[in-house]
Amino acid sequence: MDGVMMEEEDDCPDLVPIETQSGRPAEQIPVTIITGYLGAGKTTLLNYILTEQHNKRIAVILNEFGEGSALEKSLAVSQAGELYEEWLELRNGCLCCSVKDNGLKAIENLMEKKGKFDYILLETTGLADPGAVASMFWVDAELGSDIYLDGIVTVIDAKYGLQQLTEEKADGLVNEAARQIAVADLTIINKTDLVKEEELNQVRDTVRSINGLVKILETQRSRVDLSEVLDLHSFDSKDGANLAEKLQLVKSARPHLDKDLLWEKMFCNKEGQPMTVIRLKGIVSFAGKAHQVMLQGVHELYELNETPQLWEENPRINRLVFIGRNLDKDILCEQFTSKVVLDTEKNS
Ligand SMILES: Nc1nc2c(ncn2[C@@H]2O[C@H](COP(=O)(O)OP(=O)(O)OP(=O)(O)O)[C@@H](O)[C@H]2O)c(=O)[nH]1
Ligand SMILES: [Zn+2]
Repeated sequence: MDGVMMEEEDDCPDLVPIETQSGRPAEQIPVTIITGYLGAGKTTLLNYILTEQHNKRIAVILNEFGEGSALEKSLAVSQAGELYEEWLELRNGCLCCSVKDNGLKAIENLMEKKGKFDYILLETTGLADPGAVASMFWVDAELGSDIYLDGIVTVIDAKYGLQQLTEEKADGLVNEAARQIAVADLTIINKTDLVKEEELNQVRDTVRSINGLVKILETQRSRVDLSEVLDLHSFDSKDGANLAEKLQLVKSARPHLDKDLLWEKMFCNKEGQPMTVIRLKGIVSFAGKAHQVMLQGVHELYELNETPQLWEENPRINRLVFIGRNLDKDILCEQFTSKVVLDTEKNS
């Protein structure tokens, strides 16, 4: 699924170059994407930022599916005094295209109407894939833009976050909550007032296991030190090249079959339907290990256990049995083999 999406994004037409005299924008405006699952505290964070002393002219963009929560949203944000909002509506169809087109246009429109801003905050919907939203700032260098992506901030609910992160989605759907953590530069674990230390530790550990690089803050009412959220320069080169690298990194930081297959359900059969593994068993060989290793999987969970059985003279053949929906043996075989080679190279 990931791969397919990325390709489609490259094909998106109609990006409008922003006119500049020098060909290079004089001053670029940072955009911070604020994402996080439904009700995590994104709007609370927005309001907090807007009401804190920041000496910036901040524009707020809300990325909405146009499902009628508009009133609620504008009420939620309008306490913040001077406010510029522009709606980013995503209609059905190609999500990435509409984000890319509407997104940049929305920002251009906004600046035409209201003049320049110093900073833009973009709140995505709770179900958004921030990678797709972020990619709208991933414009070709020569296209130029006076906007650059400063960072992706993911707010997670300390009480419900764990459940959201581990929730199994209906056939073929990606767990959005986990994806939001995977692409984050900063994760804010919010609503710490609602949990005990132990629960909080679990959430923190889970976040860390999904994204080993992300900075983690813990808050109540999304109260953060603004210097920890704004001007992160997460993609330092302003031409977007580093964003491209990062999005790649997010993909390759989980090169394991386990997540792509069991968790992200990224693999599709020849008809394009996502594969779902319900049960998985097998005997696998690990380079340098004398013993056979048994693989056991149930839905998204799996374990690898060394058996007492030695390979000895037996040919080291990996045998895997998959039970599930839309499984395609050839594609699984190919994926498995490619990952195995990769890992062997890495280990040697
Ligand atoms: N107990 C508690 N409640 C909080 C905290 N932060 C936010 N809330 C409440 O959580 C609810 C949702 O907060 P929002 O900021 O609207 O969440 P959101 O992520 O913008 O929600 P959506 O845009 O609908 O996805 C509100 O009722 C907030 O008042 C906190 O730290 N503790
Ligand atoms: Zn909100």
